[in-house]
Amino acid sequence: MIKAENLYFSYTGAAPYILGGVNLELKDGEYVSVVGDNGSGKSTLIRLILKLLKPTSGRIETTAGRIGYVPQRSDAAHSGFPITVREMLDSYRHLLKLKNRDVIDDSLRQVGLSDYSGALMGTLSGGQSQKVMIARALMGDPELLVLDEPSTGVDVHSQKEIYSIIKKLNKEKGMTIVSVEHNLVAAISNSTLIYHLDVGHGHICTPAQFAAEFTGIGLDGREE
Ligand SMILES: Nc1ncnc2c1ncn2[C@@H]1O[C@H](COP(=O)(O)OP(=O)(O)OP(=O)(O)O)[C@@H](O)[C@H]1O
Repeated sequence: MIKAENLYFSYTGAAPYILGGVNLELKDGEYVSVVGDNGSGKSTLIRLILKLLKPTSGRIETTAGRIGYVPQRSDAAHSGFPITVREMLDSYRHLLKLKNRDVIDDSLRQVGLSDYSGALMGTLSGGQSQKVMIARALMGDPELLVLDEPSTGVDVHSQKEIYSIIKKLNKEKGMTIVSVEHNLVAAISNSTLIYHLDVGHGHICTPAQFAAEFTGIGLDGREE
């Protein structure tokens, strides 16, 4: 469960607040897309969930003990640095203090990249490198997987594969997913719930409710 109570946050510690009184309760097992305009505080909210930031006031808590994080994709990350997929994942395995080397092959299998462990990170396509970042996040066997714009910089075919991987983790493993989304079609078609951030507050809605809100066409098909 993720629970926020009267959560306020600003990077300066004073008004104006980016998040101004967020109340939120998310049950385990949901796939929640966090949507909102540029600068509305989506990435800030997930950094608070990950405890990379502290609330200015109020509370945010998660009951998940193991959390995986897939940050926003950056082309610069591995371009000039000759490291293979396996070496990159192995260094992360050391960081997590995981003794079992099988976690590397297991996680690559889950994202469909078993044949790429010897490939140099810099030679991968946007979609492949995003899948490797998902594999990396899976190595710690997370109960909660947090992703920041998983389809940005990824071609349409790989986007479909990435959403299918995320949905499978959610449905088959019961993994809770919180994903910042710019891709509203992906949010509507893949997630079980949508958290819509708007001027410091947000509200939870179903994908159907969000689609109706977003298009101005009601669930009964009538324009509102
Ligand atoms: N480290 C930081 N220090 C100061 N201000 C920041 C920092 N990170 C973000 N901000 C500001 O906080 C506000 C919210 O940023 P945030 O990245 O959370 O929004 P977002 O909804 O994820 O935006 P986008 O859709 O553009 O990625 C923006 O005005 C941004 O400039």
